[in-house]
Amino acid sequence: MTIAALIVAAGRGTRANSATPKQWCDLGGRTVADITLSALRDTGCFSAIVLVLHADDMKRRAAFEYEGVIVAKGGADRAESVRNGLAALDPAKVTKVLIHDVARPCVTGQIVIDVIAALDTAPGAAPALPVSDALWTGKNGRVTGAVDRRGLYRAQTPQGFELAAIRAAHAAHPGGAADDVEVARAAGLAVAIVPGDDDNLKITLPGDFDRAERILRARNGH
Ligand SMILES: Nc1ccn([C@@H]2O[C@H](COP(=O)(O)OP(=O)(O)OP(=O)(O)O)[C@@H](O)[C@H]2O)c(=O)n1
Ligand SMILES: C[C@](O)(CO)[C@H](O)COP(=O)(O)O
Repeated sequence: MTIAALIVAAGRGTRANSATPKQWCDLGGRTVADITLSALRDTGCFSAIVLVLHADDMKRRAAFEYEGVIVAKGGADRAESVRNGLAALDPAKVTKVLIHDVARPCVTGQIVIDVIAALDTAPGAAPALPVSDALWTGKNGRVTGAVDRRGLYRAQTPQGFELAAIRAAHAAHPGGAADDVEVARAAGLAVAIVPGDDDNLKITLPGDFDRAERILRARNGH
């Protein structure tokens, strides 16, 4: 069984409101992308790593390829970037793939191990956290209703799949899915839920950089 990691890094990070796309921003002296890549590589779980880059970032590909990373070109949305990354993997060599957001540099080895282990029980597996707050609907600054939180989860990545299954699922999907689990479920694939980690945040908004840096510093004993 050979497992690949696919890191989607072709977004522009518009919500982070940074002149530099968030994956190239600095966290404690390293870029978000380098931290995320190291976090996955250091698990020792992957026989191949694909990094999907925006066309404007292809000037960076040589440095990653020098490190043995396979670089693919991103698409107009996350799903297309995933498809392009999957196409860069050889199904004769890779049986399973974990698809991860470059914007989640605080991912832990334990989550990676848990997702891989859960793939022995289902063709898909992904980390998530149960919703622990009350949920409302709202409009124009007013609460319009309450939503039952029971059975709701906050999805994280890496999301793992049998490679052939997720490739077929993406090929059949009309597009617009929020994540690869949605694509997998649309194709009828069972997806196991593994424990997520509140520290496995997705850097999305400006304040997320400081939080991620605090998490990483605390982990490194600083
Ligand atoms: N066309 C795209 C869009 C997103 N992503 C990746 O998908 C992940 C999750 O997307 P998100 O957090 O929304 O990143 P951005 O699209 O960059 O952020 P924004 O929506 O704020 O522009 C990120 O690692 C991002 O790089 C991608 O590879 N290709
Ligand atoms: C894939 C994901 O991180 C799972 O929570 C999330 O769907 C990405 O959402 P975004 O709007 O593309 O950041």
